[in-house]
Amino acid sequence: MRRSMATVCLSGDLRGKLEAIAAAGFEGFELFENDLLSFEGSTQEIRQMAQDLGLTIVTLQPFRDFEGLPEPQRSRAFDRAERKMDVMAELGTDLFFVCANTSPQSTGSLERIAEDLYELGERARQRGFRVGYEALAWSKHIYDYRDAWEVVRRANHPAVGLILDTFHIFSRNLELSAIAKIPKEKIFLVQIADAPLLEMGVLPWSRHFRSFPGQGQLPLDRFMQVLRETRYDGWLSLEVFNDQFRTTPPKETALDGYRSLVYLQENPLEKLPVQTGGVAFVEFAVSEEMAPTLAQFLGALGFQKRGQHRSKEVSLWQQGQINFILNSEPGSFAQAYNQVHGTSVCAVAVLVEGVEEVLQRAQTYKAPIFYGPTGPGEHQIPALRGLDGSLLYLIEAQQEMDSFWAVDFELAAPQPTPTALQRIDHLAQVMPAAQVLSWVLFYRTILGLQTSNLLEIPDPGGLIQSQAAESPDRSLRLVLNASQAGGTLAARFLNEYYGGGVQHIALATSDIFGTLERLQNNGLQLLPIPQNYYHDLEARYALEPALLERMQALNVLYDQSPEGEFFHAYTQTFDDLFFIEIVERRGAYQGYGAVNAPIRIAAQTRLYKESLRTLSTPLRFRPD
Ligand SMILES: O=C(O)c1ccc(O)c(O)c1
Ligand SMILES: [Mg+2]
Repeated sequence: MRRSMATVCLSGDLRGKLEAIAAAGFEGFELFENDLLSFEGSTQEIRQMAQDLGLTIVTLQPFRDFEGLPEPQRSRAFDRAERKMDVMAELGTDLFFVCANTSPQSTGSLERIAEDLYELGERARQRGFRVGYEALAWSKHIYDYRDAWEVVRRANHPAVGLILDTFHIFSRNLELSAIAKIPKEKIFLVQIADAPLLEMGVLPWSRHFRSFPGQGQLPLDRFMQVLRETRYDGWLSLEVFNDQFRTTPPKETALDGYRSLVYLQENPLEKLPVQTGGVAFVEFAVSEEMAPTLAQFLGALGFQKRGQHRSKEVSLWQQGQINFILNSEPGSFAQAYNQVHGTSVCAVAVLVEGVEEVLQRAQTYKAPIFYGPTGPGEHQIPALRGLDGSLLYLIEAQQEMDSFWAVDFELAAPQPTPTALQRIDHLAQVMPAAQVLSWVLFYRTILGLQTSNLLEIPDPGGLIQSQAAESPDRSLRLVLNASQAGGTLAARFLNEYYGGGVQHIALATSDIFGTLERLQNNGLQLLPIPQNYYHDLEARYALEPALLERMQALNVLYDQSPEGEFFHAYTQTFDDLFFIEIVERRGAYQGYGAVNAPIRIAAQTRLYKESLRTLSTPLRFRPD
């Protein structure tokens, strides 16, 4: 099947769209009527542009409100069609795209509609064209592809065929099995769109929220399976109306579209999730001046310096299975990152089974791969470059970590202090709202992560959208946060950080109270939680008074699910850039305490405003 994209998917002007479509690797495009009408040049120029870019004009679309009309509208519709075919001839495209009538004046008589399509087909045939007929989910009568197929079947004309569009099929929850019985030469075009499951009218859902395959929740694999049964081998064309895509550069969106089609066409068996073993390490980009303060912060959190890099200004900090790297090496990627973002996470390393295969997947998906400079004998760790410019290192999962570190680091013997924090529970990433779908595709296609439903979290300055991306065994958990409002904590992070990145790291313990007591004695400052929160908890859950008291004393937040309980607390923000969460999961609780996010965000906002009022340094970590 050849890959195509409708120009409506992209932002910008027609030339920019076509260049982006060609650069991403598509062979054809659907020319959307608006892009033709708003183009300054002639149809001949469009034809030339397509030819120069090596693109086929799959169709000019859509032709609306054509079939089943009474006279005199019927004759006028045929006149309009003739003029449209003149334009098609100039463009050099041969598929006349009719979407089913939405006009209240149209009849639902299949016989009448079939007659109109027959006549149009005959006129098209005389010019060497074909007519494709698409059911729209909101058409007056023909909103089910099976009815559209019935009409095409009755028209019984070689130049009249069917157009299938996955959005219209799934948004109406239609049975797919009838597709398998349609002769492949009667399917003239297949349009592909995914979408999140939303409860709203099909028209606004389609016009604003469609997405590329892998970014939504429609069972497109099932569609592809029945489509394969027909042996259809024509165009597979992305047709996505999405508000976010209208704000992102067309080249990036087109590339995402290309990736999503490759993903869709991949054999489902090859889509088997990558086996991950969680986060191997998190690397901080820190300036030489800030490195001692960050080291103190980590010390207060119970981390020990385990190693010093043999050739670089890089140190290794450990606790339990958690590894943090502090990188202040001059001239390094980390330093460049630090200069833009301040003290920040510049890289995350994940353990995967089969690094080579993941790199191959990355290549298939045209994801940039990065190899940093290394000294003699040091590890060469391949990395993927994330959309925010940070790195995602890939490390083979079956790895003895101490010998792994010993290659690059001078290791000290671990000191026998009680371990407070055991492993990385999850990382929370903030990103511009327009980038969320891109990240979802990145994690789904390359790492095989699964994404959860979108949650909306109230922030004092607006709404934050939050979504989890997890490996099937949950060894790797990420939380993706975005804000469209300018005044939210997430938006402020984007501003101060100059872009997206890891905003917090959640570390797991099996004894949150003992741990927090110990860390507070180390000088760690926790995010203060208001008393009202605990009054409300008391009313909601029948918690032991002693437990509530302890939670309040240590600023611990709480959530409960049928599977278990979640206790969590936050450090104050480091340099106003990121913070650490300390979590204890009891039972099989799988969430992230999202109900408490508004409390946390309000507390952080309060502290931030206080620091502005008192003009105190924004540095929130001050060990005594
Ligand atoms: O939203 C629309 O009008 C529209 C137009 C053409 C299509 O192919 C389609 O699926 C929807
Ligand atoms: Mg369509």
